[in-house]
Amino acid sequence: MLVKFCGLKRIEDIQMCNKLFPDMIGLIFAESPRKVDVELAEKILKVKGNFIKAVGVFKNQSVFDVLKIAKRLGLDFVQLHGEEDLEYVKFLRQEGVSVIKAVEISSEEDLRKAEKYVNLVNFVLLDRPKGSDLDITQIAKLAKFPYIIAGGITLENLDKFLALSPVGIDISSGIETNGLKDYKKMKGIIERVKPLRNGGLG
Ligand SMILES: O=C(O)c1ccccc1NCC(=O)[C@H](O)[C@H](O)COP(=O)(O)O
Repeated sequence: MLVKFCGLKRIEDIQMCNKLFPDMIGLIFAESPRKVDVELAEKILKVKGNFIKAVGVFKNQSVFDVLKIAKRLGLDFVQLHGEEDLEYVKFLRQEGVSVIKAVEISSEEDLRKAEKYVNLVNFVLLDRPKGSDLDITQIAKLAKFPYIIAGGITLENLDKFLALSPVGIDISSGIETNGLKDYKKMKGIIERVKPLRNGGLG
């Protein structure tokens, strides 16, 4: 079980992660209150332990900008949250970039959309539509391919997401208090999934 903490934007967020060993951390380059610029990302990534993989999160941005940022920062993955099509993803893969394709699901039809990326990307991530409080576990459990799950995961509701046996979990708002990453909440998640974690990403 992989653990990804997303939306980190302060040096102290990374220092907390260095103590907790999530498999991946996500820095957001899309429009968001959690957005970081490349200069801040550079500073943040200098502090990150090598055992944690760095993910850059993008949404409908120019593929050339995504590639440039991925190369400059040495990102381990880019995570694409918008309408990036198969050609867009193929281009990045040909350039040697590892890709997580996020697909918002609100119906079974969206699972078919997600499935198209399975053989092309490193991970498919199933998420709930941004701004909704939809419980996507009922739809996700119909998926016949491996996926990372996200979408409002908290320590309180974690069990129903783990019951799906996903490849990983991805959490952002559920590890925040008043909009800032919260060490106690992150630690709670890490301790809860400890028995389910294996070799990680190596
Ligand atoms: O977090 C944002 O504001 C954001 C904006 C644009 C694209 C992606 C964004 N977030 C991605 C994530 O934080 C996670 O991959 C995922 O959606 C889980 O978030 P949460 O439901 O808050 O745990």
